[in-house]
Amino acid sequence: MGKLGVIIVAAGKGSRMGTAESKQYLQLGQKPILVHTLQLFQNIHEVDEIILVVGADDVNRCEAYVTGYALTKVTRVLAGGAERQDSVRQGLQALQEGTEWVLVHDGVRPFVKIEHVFECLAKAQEVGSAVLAVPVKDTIKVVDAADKRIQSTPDRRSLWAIQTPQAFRLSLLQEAHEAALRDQFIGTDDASLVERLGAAVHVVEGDYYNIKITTPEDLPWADWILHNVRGEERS
Ligand SMILES: Nc1ccn([C@@H]2O[C@H](COP(=O)(O)OP(=O)(O)OP(=O)(O)O)[C@@H](O)[C@H]2O)c(=O)n1
Ligand SMILES: C[C@](O)(CO)[C@H](O)COP(=O)(O)O
Repeated sequence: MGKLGVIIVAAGKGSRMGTAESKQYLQLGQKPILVHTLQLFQNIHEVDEIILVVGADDVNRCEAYVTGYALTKVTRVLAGGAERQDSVRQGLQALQEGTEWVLVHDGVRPFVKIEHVFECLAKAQEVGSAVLAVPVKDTIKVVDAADKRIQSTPDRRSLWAIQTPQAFRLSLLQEAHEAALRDQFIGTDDASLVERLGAAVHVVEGDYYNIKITTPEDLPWADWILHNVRGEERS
């Protein structure tokens, strides 16, 4: 099997969190959220390389994390772009020669279960692309943006909340990003770029602990998961 690269995207501003410090740098237990995520993939033997994509002003700080936490698999710390998609594209361009498979993961998802990472990668190696996801628990409705009138109620049985990592054959994801750039298409995840090529993307069921830390309400939940599910000592 060709090399496995991981792109960790952490170049966002965290505006929904509303903190002066971008959310990926907020302390979770003894260290920043982003460091938890980086260490998770550092400790996966099969990972050959990690590309870290951060805000331009945070490159030096994150290079210090790489040294300080001995994140030896992080080969590049790059400045991201205006959109998440731009940041991923920066990461794709940095992957080493011989990389065949790539995982794209949000830097603010520190709790993904290792087994689920492997299951997602295995599915991608079977069908080309795969993403972690969980069945939605709420009823989801399509609502008119102007008057908030409900337009439709999709069958919940077909709805999944999509997570990361998202796993792809590198050549396919590169093709998808090139097409999106050419067409000026912006998607909220990488799978949507691959889907628009007409390529198959499959979900792999993860768990509800793989939260994307986004708003202030997520912080106590993250602290609880850290200390009651992922087993790290309380700070
Ligand atoms: N231009 C961007 C935007 C987002 N991200 C990263 O993509 C992940 C998921 O994005 P999100 O949770 O939306 O983070 P932010 O964009 O920072 O949050 P907000 O939308 O509240 O500003 C995060 O790790 C974020 O840092 C990125 O690398 N580059
Ligand atoms: C990629 C993602 O985490 C899948 O749910 C999500 O689309 C990221 O969205 P965000 O607005 O960039 O957080």
